[in-house]
Amino acid sequence: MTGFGARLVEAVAARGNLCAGIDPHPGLLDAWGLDRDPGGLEKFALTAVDVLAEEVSVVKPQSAFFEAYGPPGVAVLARVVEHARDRGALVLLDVKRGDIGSTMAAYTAAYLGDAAPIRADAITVSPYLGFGSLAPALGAGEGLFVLARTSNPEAGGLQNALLANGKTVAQSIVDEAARCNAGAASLGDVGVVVGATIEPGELDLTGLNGPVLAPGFGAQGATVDDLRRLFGADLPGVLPASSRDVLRHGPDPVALRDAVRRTQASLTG
Ligand SMILES: O=c1ccn([C@@H]2O[C@H](COP(=O)(O)O)[C@@H](O)[C@H]2O)c(=O)[nH]1
Repeated sequence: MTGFGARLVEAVAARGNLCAGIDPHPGLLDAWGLDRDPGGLEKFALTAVDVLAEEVSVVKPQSAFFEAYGPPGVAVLARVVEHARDRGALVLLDVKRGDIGSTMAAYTAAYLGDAAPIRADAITVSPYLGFGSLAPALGAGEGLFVLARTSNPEAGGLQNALLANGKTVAQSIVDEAARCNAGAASLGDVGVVVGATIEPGELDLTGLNGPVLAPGFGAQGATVDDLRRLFGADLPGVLPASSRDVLRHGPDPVALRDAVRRTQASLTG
């Protein structure tokens, strides 16, 4: 099977680089006139995915908002992931998993590969048990987005801390990801998460040869200009991610479609 990086390059060429988040915040369910229960969750998420998964290259369901409803919520998540893939989008499941090697193998079996019960194309992972603990998920052609420099204001103290080798924690994660992607023909399978809200110059991404998920665009305040300042004019390999700023235009599918198209256009304009 073609690796995730190559599939992503193809998808972005066809549909652009916006990553649309499916984040069923309780407040958004209220705004859409839906109940805060598994039925409301399902209506919200399937309406969103029906529209967004036909427009963008990557959709990113936020697992936490589904897990919050217990097993019925996880069942909805499984349907959302399948539905999105059927509509031609790649699914990046935002689950931020990471554990000792043997447990990481179980997370990999849960979400990646054809036998996975919730089969995503890529997942977000946390490297804070050591980058090497992610080994069970590496090398199988599946997509991983490793948290490097996240968009939240609390992150800088830890992620910009200097290691004994003089690099920041975040830079060393980027460099480990780059090692995994070395020699990949188009784009490697191992991406990093770098918030669109961080300061330009904090990280050197030039050797990554992999995708960059850039959340923080939209509701968290980062703009297209911020994205360009951080990642360069053409945003090569960068997936700006927006959830609330698009979803607030629902539940009308036409308004939702217009909003996602406007956001896509803003990235190329
Ligand atoms: O550094 C990170 C990593 C992940 N996220 C996730 O992205 C979305 C952002 O939602 P918005 O509504 O566009 O703010 C959410 O699921 C986060 O968990 C992030 O924001 N920052």
